[in-house]
Amino acid sequence: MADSQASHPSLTGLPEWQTLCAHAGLIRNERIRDLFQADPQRDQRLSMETDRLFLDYSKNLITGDTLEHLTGLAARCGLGEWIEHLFTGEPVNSTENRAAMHMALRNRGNGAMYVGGRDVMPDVDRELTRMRLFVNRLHRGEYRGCTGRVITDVVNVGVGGSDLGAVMATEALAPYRTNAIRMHFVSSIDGVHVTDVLERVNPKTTLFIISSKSFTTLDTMTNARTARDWFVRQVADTDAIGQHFLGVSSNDAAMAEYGIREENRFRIWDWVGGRYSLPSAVGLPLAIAVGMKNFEAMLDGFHAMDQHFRTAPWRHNMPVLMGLLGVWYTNFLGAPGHVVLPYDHRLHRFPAYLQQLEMESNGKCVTRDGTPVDYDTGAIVWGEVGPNAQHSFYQLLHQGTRPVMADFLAPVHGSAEYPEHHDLALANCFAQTRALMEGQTADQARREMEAAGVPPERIEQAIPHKVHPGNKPSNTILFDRLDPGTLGELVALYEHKVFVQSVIWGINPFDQWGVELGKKLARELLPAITGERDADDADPSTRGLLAYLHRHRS
Ligand SMILES: O=P(O)(O)OC[C@H]1O[C@](O)(CO)[C@@H](O)[C@@H]1O
Repeated sequence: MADSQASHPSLTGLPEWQTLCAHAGLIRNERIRDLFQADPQRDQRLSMETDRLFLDYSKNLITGDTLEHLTGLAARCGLGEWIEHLFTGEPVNSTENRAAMHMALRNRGNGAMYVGGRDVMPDVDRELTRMRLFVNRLHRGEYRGCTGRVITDVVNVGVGGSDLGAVMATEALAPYRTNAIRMHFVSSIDGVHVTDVLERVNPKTTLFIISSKSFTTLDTMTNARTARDWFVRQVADTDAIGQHFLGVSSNDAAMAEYGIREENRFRIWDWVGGRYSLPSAVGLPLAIAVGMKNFEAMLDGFHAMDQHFRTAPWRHNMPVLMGLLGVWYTNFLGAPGHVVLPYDHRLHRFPAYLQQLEMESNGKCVTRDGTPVDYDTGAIVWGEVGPNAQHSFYQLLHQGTRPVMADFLAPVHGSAEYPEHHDLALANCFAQTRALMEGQTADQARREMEAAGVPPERIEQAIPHKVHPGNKPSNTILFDRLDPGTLGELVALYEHKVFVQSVIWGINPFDQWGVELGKKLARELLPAITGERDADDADPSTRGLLAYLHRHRS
């Protein structure tokens, strides 16, 4: 693997890159609408299905040539070899000399998966069995609080990858809840988040899961200490900590030191990246909410997408296609933003989840060997539940000056209670992708206003404001329903899409050094915030902020 690492080509100098630049120059002048007219089969040629997902990517500014050039670039960047490095447990996380073997967590095929020459499946299966035993005992009411009362609430304390996936999936799979245990999540260090949650729970019937791969993250450790102190104050019994606190971490010693007893310590491993850890014991809150059967159904979905990614030809490989489309817009059509728009409120935390997955992975400015890149990398990802976003930022998507790539997601079967609502949501979803692509000409706007009886002088005034340029790209991802297997496939789709892009850009998607500097400066600044020392060495703006703070505190 060292060879292919060293040999990442200088991207912008590659003939494949140059071809794409020239091709982009031509295609910029095309209209997606016209491409449909020229090819009546376009929607069929540019759509595909996996076990549970349907992707329509025909509303992109691409032709068959674009895909050929993009796959040519992927081949030149060694995508095939890198996929094998990933799946065979090579240390693809080069700066930390670690594998990124999240696929082992959902390896439902029962085959061996190796990291550093060692089969990790026995470890994975052991933790899964421990989770199953624990969750089942809890659901049967056999695992109880220190006073013998059944558990009514679970509070997950974690942040980033130890929070976002569990929250997102617990919300997404709400209809699959198998029990009445209430779930709560504390992530933000600010003190108000933990306060708001502790106010809602009874310590004698609450379990706390302290979830942190490192078990050193300041945010999580601060909230965990506060939760433990609050708990001890409330129940007046330090021995009860062992009964009410669970841990998920790769740092066993730190869990023990915190007071978590052996049987309540769930393990992950250094080869599980935080933002790839939902299918591990980090998903314990989800498993408690929906039961192990549903949790494992989600793992099945993950596994199906892993298999698809590893084996499907690239022109029929969903993560490869989506990854390459992202590269096309980022590097050749100058679209820095990528918006994610689910038309199902239960996916409302999915954009936040993807923000970490995509931006913490591919927000990098040097290649694996440390060379500064001379091209753009990770997209700026954001999103919101589609129907709500229509009433906030869609204006910019339709008439803003900068192109944005959009992913629309929707289940065929949404709300069981109010299917007519879901029909409206779907009508909006499909209409938005049409509106983005087709736009509205001055003539169309004029005709519409004439038909509505608008006075001619007002029509002329209004026309420039009513023109929609159109030609805005989108993917639409449909699925039968938002069930556990589908969610697993969806998450794995984006994980592998991110990996594909990292290979093209030649960057390591599995580290996150960019988050460290801010943490270090926060540690250094704390005494200046608390007033224990001045911050004479800080920049003038920071000194000004501190001065304001202290003026208003005194
Ligand atoms: O699980 P941990 O070790 O507490 O880390 C939480 C999160 O913090 C980060 O390291 C970023 O600060 C993420 O990568 C990670 O998911």
